[in-house]
Amino acid sequence: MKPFTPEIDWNETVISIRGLYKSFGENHVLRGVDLDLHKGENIVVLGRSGTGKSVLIKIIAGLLKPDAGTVNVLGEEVPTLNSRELRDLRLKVGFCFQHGALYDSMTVGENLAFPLIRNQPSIRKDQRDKMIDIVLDAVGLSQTIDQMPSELSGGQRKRIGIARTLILRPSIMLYDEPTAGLDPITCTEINDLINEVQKRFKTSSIIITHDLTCAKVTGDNIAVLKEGQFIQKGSFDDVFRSNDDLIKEFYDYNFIQ
Ligand SMILES: Nc1ncnc2c1ncn2[C@@H]1O[C@H](COP(=O)(O)OP(=O)(O)OP(=O)(O)O)[C@@H](O)[C@H]1O
Repeated sequence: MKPFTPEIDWNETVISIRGLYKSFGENHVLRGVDLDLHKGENIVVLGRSGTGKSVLIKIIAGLLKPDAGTVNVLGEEVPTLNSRELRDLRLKVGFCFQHGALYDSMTVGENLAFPLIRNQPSIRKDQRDKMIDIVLDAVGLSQTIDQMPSELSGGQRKRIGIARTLILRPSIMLYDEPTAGLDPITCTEINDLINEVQKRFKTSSIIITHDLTCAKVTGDNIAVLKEGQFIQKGSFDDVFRSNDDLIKEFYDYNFIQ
């Protein structure tokens, strides 16, 4: 299990969700979700495919509107924000997409410069270069600055995707399936990086996954989503002491380190 994280401030909530509902037609995906993310905490949202994990983090990032419920992120009620306010909020809430979402026609350095040029155009080039150096060093890939994304391995692309999200210095990171499609050794490296980012950049994170090793290594707390609601919340050991059939099923098809 992940060691105790002393940096978490249990008195400060950076995301607070109450009574969240979201349906697509007759598909009732989220049916009364409550969640608190504390400052400095990593919460892993576990759930089988199609249970609504991505829908949840898209609602948090303001990419989807909920049908009912409150979604408070860094003091802002997300569903009520206009597009300019949402843009401002998204600078503080970094979304790490499953496939890194890099631009294939740009070098790694250009990919990292892009969000800065678009969102903070007043930053001088030398400052920008320094910021790029810092995030590349943080993900351990300084040597790739002039490479094209096509020259990188799957794990390296994920790392650069994380660096690109980090470059705007968000206080919250949303990781969408960070270890999907990677071999076990690369998964371990990404899990370690998520914990390193938490410490070094003092981020609070929601990590959605169905990878139990990722949950065990990166989650200060775990929340298990089933049929639109959290059926278990707590430390990895607390959650997996449960007799719930779904929890047992997870054990059956996951490799635990
Ligand atoms: N924009 C949309 N329009 C219609 N249905 C959607 C939309 N987005 C998601 N859904 C549906 O919501 C349900 C939950 O999808 P979601 O992507 O959140 O699942 P998930 O738990 O992240 O699964 P996976 O682990 O496979 O990524 C699915 O049935 C999906 O088809």
